[in-house]
Amino acid sequence: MLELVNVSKKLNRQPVIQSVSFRTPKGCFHTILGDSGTGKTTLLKLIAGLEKPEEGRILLEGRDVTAVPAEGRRIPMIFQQPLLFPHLTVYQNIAFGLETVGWDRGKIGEQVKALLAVLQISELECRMPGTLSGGQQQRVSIARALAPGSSLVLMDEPFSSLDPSLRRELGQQVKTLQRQMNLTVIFVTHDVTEALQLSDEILLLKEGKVLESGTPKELYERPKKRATARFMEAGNLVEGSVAQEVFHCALGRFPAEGIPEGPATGLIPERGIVMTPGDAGGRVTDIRYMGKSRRVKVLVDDIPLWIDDNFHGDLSVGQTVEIELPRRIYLIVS
Ligand SMILES: Nc1ncnc2c1ncn2[C@@H]1O[C@H](COP(=O)(O)OP(=O)(O)OP(=O)(O)O)[C@@H](O)[C@H]1O
Repeated sequence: MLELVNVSKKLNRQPVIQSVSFRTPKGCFHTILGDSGTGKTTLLKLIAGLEKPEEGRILLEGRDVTAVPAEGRRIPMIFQQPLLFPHLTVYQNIAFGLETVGWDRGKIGEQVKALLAVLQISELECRMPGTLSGGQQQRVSIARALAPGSSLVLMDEPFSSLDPSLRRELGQQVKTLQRQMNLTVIFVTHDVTEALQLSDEILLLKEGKVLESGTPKELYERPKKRATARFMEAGNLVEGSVAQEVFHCALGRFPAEGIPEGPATGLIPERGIVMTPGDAGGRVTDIRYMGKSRRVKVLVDDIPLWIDDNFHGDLSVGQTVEIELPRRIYLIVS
């Protein structure tokens, strides 16, 4: 339903978006993930028609809208800070866009009440925005953006000003809403965990270019590039090389069938390593308590390995432990 083909954009004569292509099917929660300043907001503005690309094409439902301005595309966008009219009630804020396009009063009432109910803010209908919490205001902005019934919605870090538990709650609520209404959402974030939890597809952007794209599982467990594995904090990366279908590294030898000869990086998930008390193998150098598990850093032959440890027995920094690595590890060659 949404497609970008080799889209490029310069701002202040600097390339900000460079030949970006992707396709978002209908009903997909598609996240644009990347560091600050990497061009995520610019990409959303290009989709909304708030910026015009120098090169490339933007297609909506197969129609080329590259030259169509924002007013002609009418794609709702939700920003980090809720932008509500301060002098209108919650109801009036949500109804506003519907009145301007000529909906009749009965239909507006039904739509506003339905959205208030879905977002669990029916009791706020008559309140003024200034009397609401940040999370409540953001719920109202989401209701207002969804009101005209667009099947495509753009969201630019919509939860980043909220505290972590509210952020998770609202994220899950938006995800449920997106599924129920079969919305196509283009969601911008720099938060890897948020992207992994909410997305159907992730586009990883780096310095204005697509570094890699795929499902959360693909990018986290089977990244094609080292840079992706690093960004996703996918696990322990161990350098080595492949010779005759065997990967050699400081931690030992691992099968590497079908992998080309030469340098490679092994990816060992933190939860893929078993650690038991013992007097050989590794030395604990750091312990971070995470609640359900703990992250333990162990030096094995001078290689630091992070381990996700569910065994909550006594453990202290400086202690020696035995380490069991998986028999097979995933290898990255680019
Ligand atoms: N109007 C502008 N004029 C000149 N440069 C700009 C303009 N807007 C953004 N930029 C630059 O373009 C680059 C990309 O900015 P953009 O806001 O798209 O990044 P982002 O990934 O959304 O960042 P963040 O996560 O910090 O919001 C940055 O280097 C930024 O300084």
